[in-house]
Amino acid sequence: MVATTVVDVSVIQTNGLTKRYPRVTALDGLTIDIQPGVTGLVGSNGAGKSTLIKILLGLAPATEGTARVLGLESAAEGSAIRAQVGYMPEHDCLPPDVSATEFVVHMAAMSGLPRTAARERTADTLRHVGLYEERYRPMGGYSTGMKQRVKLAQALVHDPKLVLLDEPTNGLDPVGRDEMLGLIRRVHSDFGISVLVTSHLLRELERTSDHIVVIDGGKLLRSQTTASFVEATAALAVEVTDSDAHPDGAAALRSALSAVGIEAVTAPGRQLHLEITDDGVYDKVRDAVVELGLGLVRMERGRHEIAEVFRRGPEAGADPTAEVTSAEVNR
Ligand SMILES: Nc1ncnc2c1ncn2[C@@H]1O[C@H](COP(=O)(O)OP(=O)(O)OP(=O)(O)O)[C@@H](O)[C@H]1O
Repeated sequence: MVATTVVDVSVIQTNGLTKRYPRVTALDGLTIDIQPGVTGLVGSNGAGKSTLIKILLGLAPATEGTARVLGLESAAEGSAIRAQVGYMPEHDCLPPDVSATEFVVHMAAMSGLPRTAARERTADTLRHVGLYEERYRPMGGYSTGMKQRVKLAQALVHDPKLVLLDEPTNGLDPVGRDEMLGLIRRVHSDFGISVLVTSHLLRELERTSDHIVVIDGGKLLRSQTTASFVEATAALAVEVTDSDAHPDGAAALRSALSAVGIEAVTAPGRQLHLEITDDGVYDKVRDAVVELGLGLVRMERGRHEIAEVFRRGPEAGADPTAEVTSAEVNR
């Protein structure tokens, strides 16, 4: 008889993970399973993202539940996890008086690399993140973008299998954000390193990640591939003219749609927003507009606001894998 071995490819697994501080529950029974690739962890400020990362790294104990990283138990095997995982903290933590090179060499040596290897890896990694001549200058004079690159470099220098990046685009301007998101994508595509990247900005994680995990108040709201997430949060924006018969065209259309089972919400700019449940929605809107004798100014597919994704979480009785049901569109 041939024995079959089931290979567990999860890079991160948590089960009922809970973290209670005296005044707040930062994580509340969180169960997630993250596969190799780039995963975006999205949540508003205080959602529990940083707390999760600290528990995964074995830097903070959970109150209840378990966490495994690369198959290792976070509570008991923190140092073995940190040897294989890179961590980019959210806040500025760089000593101002030393150069990027000195700092990253030091971090590489702390990870156990011999001095020569540490120097070589530092030069390669700083080049990869786009720091050149500046790498010999004290970091106190660096821009936010340069500091974020150094933080990314020190997370990569010991050639980890996984990196945990806590709000890497914080404080960056749009160009800086784009560059950082490109770098993050390449961490996986060029080196095969899995990435867990947090942000409170859903849009940027959608562009970078294969998979999206949404948490709020320490609870899981959604865990989906980015493609299905984008699909599930699609909405339609409709703008119509008024007429003599219908001085408030949007209100008339809203009632007409309600009569055929489509609930729309009024949005700024005399628009209606509604959920795209299936392709038939477009026809129903067009028919209602024609019947009312209104002019159709625009009918445009858009996105739900992240706030709407959050509102449709467990407190709304929704399953984390269920469709978002209300309509609110990012303009
Ligand atoms: N050491 C601590 N002691 C007490 N409360 C804490 C501690 N660390 C975090 N919290 C609280 O736990 C909750 C989750 O915080 P956490 O930093 O994990 O959120 P976050 O999603 O990373 O948000 P942010 O991006 O604002 O840091 C917050 O209400 C925070 O105030």
